[in-house]
Amino acid sequence: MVDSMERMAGAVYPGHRRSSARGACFSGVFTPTGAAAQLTVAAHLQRRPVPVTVRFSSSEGNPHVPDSAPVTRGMAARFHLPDGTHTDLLGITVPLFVASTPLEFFGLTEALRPNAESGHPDPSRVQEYVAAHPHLAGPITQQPPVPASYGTAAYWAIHAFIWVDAAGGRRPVRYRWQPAAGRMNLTPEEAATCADDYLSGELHERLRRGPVAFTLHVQRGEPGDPTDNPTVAWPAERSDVAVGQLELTGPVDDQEYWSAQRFDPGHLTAGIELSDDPVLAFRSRAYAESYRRRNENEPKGM
Ligand code: HEM
Repeated sequence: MVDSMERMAGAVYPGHRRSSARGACFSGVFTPTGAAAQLTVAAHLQRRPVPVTVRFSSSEGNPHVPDSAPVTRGMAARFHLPDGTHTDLLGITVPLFVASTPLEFFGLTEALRPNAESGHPDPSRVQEYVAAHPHLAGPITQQPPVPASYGTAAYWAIHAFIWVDAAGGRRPVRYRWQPAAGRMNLTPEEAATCADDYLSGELHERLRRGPVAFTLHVQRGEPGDPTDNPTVAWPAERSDVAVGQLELTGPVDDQEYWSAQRFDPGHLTAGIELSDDPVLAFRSRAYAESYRRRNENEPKGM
């Protein structure tokens, strides 16, 4: 899978993540509302604030793709828990994933491999892939916004996770970060005038004026809602609960240390479990392999 992601990026970029290569890290505090305390024993969702480190990124494996490209952005949040452990929550700027199994994702990354002559994916190969997988047409044709700021985008964690309460009760949830500043995007004309790395520069500038906040929402699944398919949304009328507020206050002191870290949707904590989604189960292995490659014998920028 990771070989295929390297092919999709058009090259190996030593020292960089094989997806979401360009990014920057920030720190802040997450304060739970208490609304989740009866639903999960997870430490960061009770009543005590916890420190958080966030890495924002653009999804491409090529770190030189400009921020104005209409690709998804990522928000990888690490909650530092009172017992010294941590748990991660990764989100992107569209609500649905483009594949319902790891094998389907592999097929898509292969179809998106750049053509040796043009340097771009061959549109006919992608069309063939979609024609052979019509159930993926909607997710694949989602248009990711080009946000005005990392702080004006919503980020969906996509998969269902299972919350476990003190009595052992289990319930499926799906997370979404909602920006306190509201969602604001750029038109293609506006994006064309931006610096290649405007997203990181803009957030540094915004943070100099004050904290940048997000509310963490969860959608609660009901019996019959699929928990194993990240390409299918739950009905919009499902209850949506605000479970906490994140306030980012500035960049991390040590960018190099934090960008070398491995954020992983499988880094869970007591009170949160993986659902039966096969894509979610698979991801940790790919992240570990990308981490291994970028940290072993790969000076950055080689
Ligand atoms: C089979 C499906 C997927 C595969 C194989 C995959 C693979 C990867 C890999 C290899 C990385 C780089 C990891 C590293 O070097 O630390 C990565 C990063 C990332 N992925 Fe995925 N991914 C998948 C699905 C998803 C989904 C569904 C989401 C949506 C939440 C997502 C969000 C992210 C984000 C936000 C990052 C950047 C993390 C960071 O900043 O450290 N990925 N992915």
